[in-house]
Amino acid sequence: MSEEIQHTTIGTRGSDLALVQSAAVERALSLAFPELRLSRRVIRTTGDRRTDVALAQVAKAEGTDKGIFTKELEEALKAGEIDIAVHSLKDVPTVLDDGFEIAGVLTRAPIRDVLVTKTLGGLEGLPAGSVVGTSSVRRAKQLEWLRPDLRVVDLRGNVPTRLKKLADSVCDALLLAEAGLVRLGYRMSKPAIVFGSTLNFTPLKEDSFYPAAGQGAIGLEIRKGDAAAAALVGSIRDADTFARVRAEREFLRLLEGGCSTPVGVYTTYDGGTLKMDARVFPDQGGEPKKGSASGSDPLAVAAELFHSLA
Ligand SMILES: NCc1[nH]cc(CCC(=O)O)c1CC(=O)O
Repeated sequence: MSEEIQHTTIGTRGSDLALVQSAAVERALSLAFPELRLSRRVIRTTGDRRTDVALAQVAKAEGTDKGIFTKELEEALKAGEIDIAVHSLKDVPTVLDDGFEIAGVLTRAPIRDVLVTKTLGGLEGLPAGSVVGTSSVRRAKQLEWLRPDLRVVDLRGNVPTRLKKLADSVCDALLLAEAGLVRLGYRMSKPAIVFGSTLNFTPLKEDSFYPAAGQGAIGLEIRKGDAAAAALVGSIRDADTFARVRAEREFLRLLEGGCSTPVGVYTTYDGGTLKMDARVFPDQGGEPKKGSASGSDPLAVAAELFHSLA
């Protein structure tokens, strides 16, 4: 890097979770580059604004085909108002517009989904007819397949908003990402008292309830060709996480799915071999297609898995 003091602006959404994630990126950059001057710019996205319709309908309601949590951040990147956009990677479309790239990811948090309930006993303990809130088609289809006797309802809002809805008995259970809960300070082993209600967390194993592509990963998007930003991101990038999420996102891209496609996927990586397992749920519900592939090249593993399911 050059001798002169560098200044970089980080762009983030304004939710509690987004701000925690942005702080993690800023901390990693400050440790790697003590001289770096950092600022943060909070940007409101379409997904933050449109809470009136179901998440899966927001893009259509806005006349766009993707990126409801990312579009405004990309506009700010393009305008030079920010240099690095911080995203929950699973909210980032698999195909980016020209001029942008995901240059890196931080070390991944746990990838599991978590059932949050007032009752004890996890998923097995939920009585028939219980109402489970989620806005994810993947979670809905997967749950309906595992527990057809439960009722899935669409529930929007950021993590604290949803926890409050459960506390207020708007539903009997929630499905949320462990990554988000942990980053907001919840511990899976410890019930939390939220608005006067005791909430229990039951992580669902990733080989029985399959996570979203990129779940738990913080993605760092820059302007393609911005060498300064690429150098910053490159120095805090986690290579193992990056290999895994490249495979997961490539698989999703090959399926031509967007953020709402009911696809569950999980990868493991031992530094040499990347293994990916997937379940693709039919839109009409029911039994998923199952597949698995492994190899050393993330994109080739994704292609192999895709072709094995075709
Ligand atoms: N679409 C919302 C969203 N985007 C990222 C996370 C959590 C963090 C992550 O999975 O990386 C969440 C909330 C949730 O799914 O519970």
